[in-house]
Amino acid sequence: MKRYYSFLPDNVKSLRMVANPDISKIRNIGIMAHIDAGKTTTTERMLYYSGFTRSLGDVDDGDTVTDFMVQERERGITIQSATVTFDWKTHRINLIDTPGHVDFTLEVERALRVLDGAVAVFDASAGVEAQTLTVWRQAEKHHVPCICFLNKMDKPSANFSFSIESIRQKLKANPLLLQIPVGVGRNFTGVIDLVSNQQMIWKAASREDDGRGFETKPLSQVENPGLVQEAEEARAALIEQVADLDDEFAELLLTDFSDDFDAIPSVKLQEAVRRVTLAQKAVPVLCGSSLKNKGVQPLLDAITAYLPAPDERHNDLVERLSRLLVPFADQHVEISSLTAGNIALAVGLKQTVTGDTIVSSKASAAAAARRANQDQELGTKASVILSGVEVPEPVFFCSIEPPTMAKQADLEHALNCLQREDPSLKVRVDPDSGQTILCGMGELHIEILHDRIRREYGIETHLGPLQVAYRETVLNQASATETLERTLGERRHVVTVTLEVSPVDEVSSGGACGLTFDEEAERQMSAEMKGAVDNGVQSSYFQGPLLGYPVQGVSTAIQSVSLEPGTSLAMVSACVSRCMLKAMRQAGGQILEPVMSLEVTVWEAHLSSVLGDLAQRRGAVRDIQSRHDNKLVLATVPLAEMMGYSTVLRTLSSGNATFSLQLDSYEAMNPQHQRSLVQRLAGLA
Ligand SMILES: Nc1nc2c(ncn2[C@@H]2O[C@H](COP(=O)(O)OP(=O)(O)OP(=O)(O)O)[C@@H](O)[C@H]2O)c(=O)[nH]1
Repeated sequence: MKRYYSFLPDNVKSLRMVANPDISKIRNIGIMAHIDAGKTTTTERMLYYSGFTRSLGDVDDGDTVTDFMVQERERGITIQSATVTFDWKTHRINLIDTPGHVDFTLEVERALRVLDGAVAVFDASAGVEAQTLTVWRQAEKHHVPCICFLNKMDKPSANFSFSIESIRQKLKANPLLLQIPVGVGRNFTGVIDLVSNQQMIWKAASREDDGRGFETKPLSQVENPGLVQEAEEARAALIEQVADLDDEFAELLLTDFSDDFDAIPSVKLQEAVRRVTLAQKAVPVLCGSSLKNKGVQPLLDAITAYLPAPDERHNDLVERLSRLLVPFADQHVEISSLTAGNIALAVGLKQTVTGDTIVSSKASAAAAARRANQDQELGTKASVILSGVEVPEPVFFCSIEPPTMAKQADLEHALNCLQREDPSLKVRVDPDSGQTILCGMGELHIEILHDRIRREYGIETHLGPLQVAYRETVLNQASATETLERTLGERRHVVTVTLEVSPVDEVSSGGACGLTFDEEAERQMSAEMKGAVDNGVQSSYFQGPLLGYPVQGVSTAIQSVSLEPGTSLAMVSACVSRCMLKAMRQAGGQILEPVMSLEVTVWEAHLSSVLGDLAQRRGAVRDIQSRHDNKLVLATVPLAEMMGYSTVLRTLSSGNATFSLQLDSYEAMNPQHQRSLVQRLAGLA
């Protein structure tokens, strides 16, 4: 058992420790509730535990921070929304205290528009009351994800299950119980957190105890067997409920943790709860007693864990241009406006990436699109969207690591900025290793990026070995059948899938993969079911069976999908993926490698050594042309053989050759090369 203090030293009270927190760490949160539910008291406790205030403000004494208007202090009610900013652990919370009285709903509506998330505070002895319903509907209208806090658990009339039921019945919301209370009324001492499987107890030593310190211990060490059983059942119900709402979580449970759902790591459960909260499929419910200083710190943790950051909510691309400049000779001249046909530089764009078209408003874009359509009908060609730059597929990739984990966020920021400038750079996270992967056009491209990260962002990164982005396909036709059977809670999931994979003609398909449903299957399946099947197929196209590279040139025909009622869609997707893997393995995997078209300009005297070298690189020379005193060699050569080519060519030609390289096609590797590649990547050679 450890005694845990979630409090910072006194001297940090007014210190904004982080001047400019990263947007992912910001929570713009409203607190909404019925009059007297305890909004102000809860806010005051949050400010106190975060270090913002040094003494506990008490609404009954009229000295709270947020109720600042005189009338509010006198009447003990909240009228104008007050905003306070404080830090909780690594997050910045901007808290907007909204009024609870029906007369002030306009104020609430105004506040809700700028909120990214909300905490609804309820009096646990009263459940959902009329006014909360109005505010709740307003929050729904503005798509604000919420957390519920059942306050006043210390009141003898507090009723946890009644309050939960009223959330379900009156708000028509789907409550997710993340905690169960330990004791009620006078005996309410703390909560069991079902996500982390820990008990938190506030042992008030005296009336003055401010609740900063509390004891945490794992559920396995809790001595009350009845409570332990209740918590275990509640956790199992939570896991099941989340699995029903989140396909990713369900898939994880059914595939990796099917023997013991309880073994699912807390972090996975927490991530899934976050996803369903953000998608507004459910609302996390916590409980406590603000007045008695119990349960407020876990509420703060929940705000940071489950409510969205500002950039997770507003998806419209609205950009502010700070300056417009005309490049004039070697100077930049600032201008206030620009007419059609001119070219200027814009300063201050934050989200726009190379290739985007910016419009003045959605309405003007829609109007322009309508006009363009009319023009097209009249036979004139017009388009509102300027064609973006054509981005070639990256052919190389390598892992990139910051010097320390503390620099990871800085590296992510640098990569985000670089990607906006350079659409040919792609950054992804390897799902297996969690490593950040840079995908680029060539060795030099990646080297330059590495150098820019060091010079412009001051981060010394480590690059893994440069690897070629291979693809996979199948050689033959094959069909397979797969059955998945799992029991999750009371529900039995059983699904059987039969499908067939076949290679498609590379030229006619352009390398794309296809999915069709046999007539019978097509007729029997709902749109949702087809979506789930499609998910399963696409995920196996994403990672091929041989080495996990993307699959191309494969078509899949779904022959039948049969399932027992109640089987989740995630289960269908998981079964289809397994069946795909089986079928593709039977069909025989083929690695496709990027083959580049190469042009080398070289002095005639060095031609033979260049050609000799190309032959060793599995190159195929297509033509040799004369250009004045030079020879131009046109060839195709597998990318894998081109590592370090610039250095070699310089040596071979005494610096008198230049070359250019671009992706020509993906071609099947011969069996011998494929075997050695598979062995090398599997670490066997
Ligand atoms: N027993 C108990 N009383 C509480 C608790 N939290 C708040 N109260 C009391 O409930 C009353 C209302 O609390 P406030 O915090 O002012 O409630 P509010 O929701 O901000 O109300 P308005 O400002 O009027 O909208 C006060 O008398 C508080 O002392 C609690 O956890 N337990």
